Amino acid sequence: MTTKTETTASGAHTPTAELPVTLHGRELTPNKQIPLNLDWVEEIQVNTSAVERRAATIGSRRSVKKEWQVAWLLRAIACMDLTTLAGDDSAERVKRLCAKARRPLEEKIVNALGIESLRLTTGAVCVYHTFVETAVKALEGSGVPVAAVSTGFPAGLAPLETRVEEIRRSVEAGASEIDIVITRSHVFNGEWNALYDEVAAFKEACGPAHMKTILGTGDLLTLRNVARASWVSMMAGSDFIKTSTGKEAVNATLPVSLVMVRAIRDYAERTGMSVGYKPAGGIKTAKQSLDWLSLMKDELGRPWLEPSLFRFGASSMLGDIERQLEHYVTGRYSATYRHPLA
Ligand SMILES: O=C[C@H](O)COP(=O)(O)O
Repeated sequence: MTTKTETTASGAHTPTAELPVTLHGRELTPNKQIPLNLDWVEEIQVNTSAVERRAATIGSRRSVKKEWQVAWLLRAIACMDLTTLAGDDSAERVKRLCAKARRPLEEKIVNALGIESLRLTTGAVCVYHTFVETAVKALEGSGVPVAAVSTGFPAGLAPLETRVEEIRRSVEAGASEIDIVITRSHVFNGEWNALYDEVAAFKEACGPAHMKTILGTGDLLTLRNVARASWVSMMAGSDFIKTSTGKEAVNATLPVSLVMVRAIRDYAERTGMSVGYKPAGGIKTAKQSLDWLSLMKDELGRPWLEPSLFRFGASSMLGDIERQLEHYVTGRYSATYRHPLA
């Protein structure tokens, strides 16, 4: 996964060479599996009230206005896994979503912003396994990858062989990104070896496809569990760690995100390897996207504002971003129904 554009303050994008991934000046390599280090897992502590206090300041620490805000919103689109994961999904809905992923903004907005040459697309389209082939066909030639939620999404409680087989089938059908779900009870029962083995088995089944590991953070009971599950998943070879399926009672939150991105930072410092981050579930507004982008910039730095290391999982946020960008270029807000996604 690479990005080839740079967003400037004016909202224009110019081609760039792929940026090296660095943290505190140290160049990082992409994550690969390492042996499970239980000492690293056991020693993790999280000060919940400190995390909550810090998370509460995220939206207010940085004021992103006017053309800067436009640039950040365009970046949010480029880093978005445009998602449909509903029980009533159909091939027609997936095709409409893919059309939106190819051209996320109305032509008049693109022209008014002067970003025609950018050829902006979303980061990926994310669908159930059943719709991978449909999405691959609909996105042909666009460069937009298809992500499949495999492994018995959202609960992940099917037999292991079934979940591994689902990954293989999704990759065969053309998915180049696989979003897996972990067995949450491995975390709250402290079964770190079992969690590591499960994630490692999924990674092997992914082959060349990038793997995003969904922790189901709303099910994990404590922030310490979130941090420990993040570390085990990274050691087992995850390319990304992701908060939620969108189906838990509590999905992506800023405190959980702070814990996960700090786990990514500490892991990078310890191993020299980079892991991506995907908050997902309940992120619906342009304002929320700015909070998360701000968090990534503050905690991990510029490389984590690229689709290669950062994605939003969102089914409806693009509509609100488009509405805000339309307001920027016309001075007027349009009705929400004018920005359908699929
Ligand atoms: O992974 C993506 C999520 O399922 C999307 O959640 P959402 O429908 O709340 O945006």
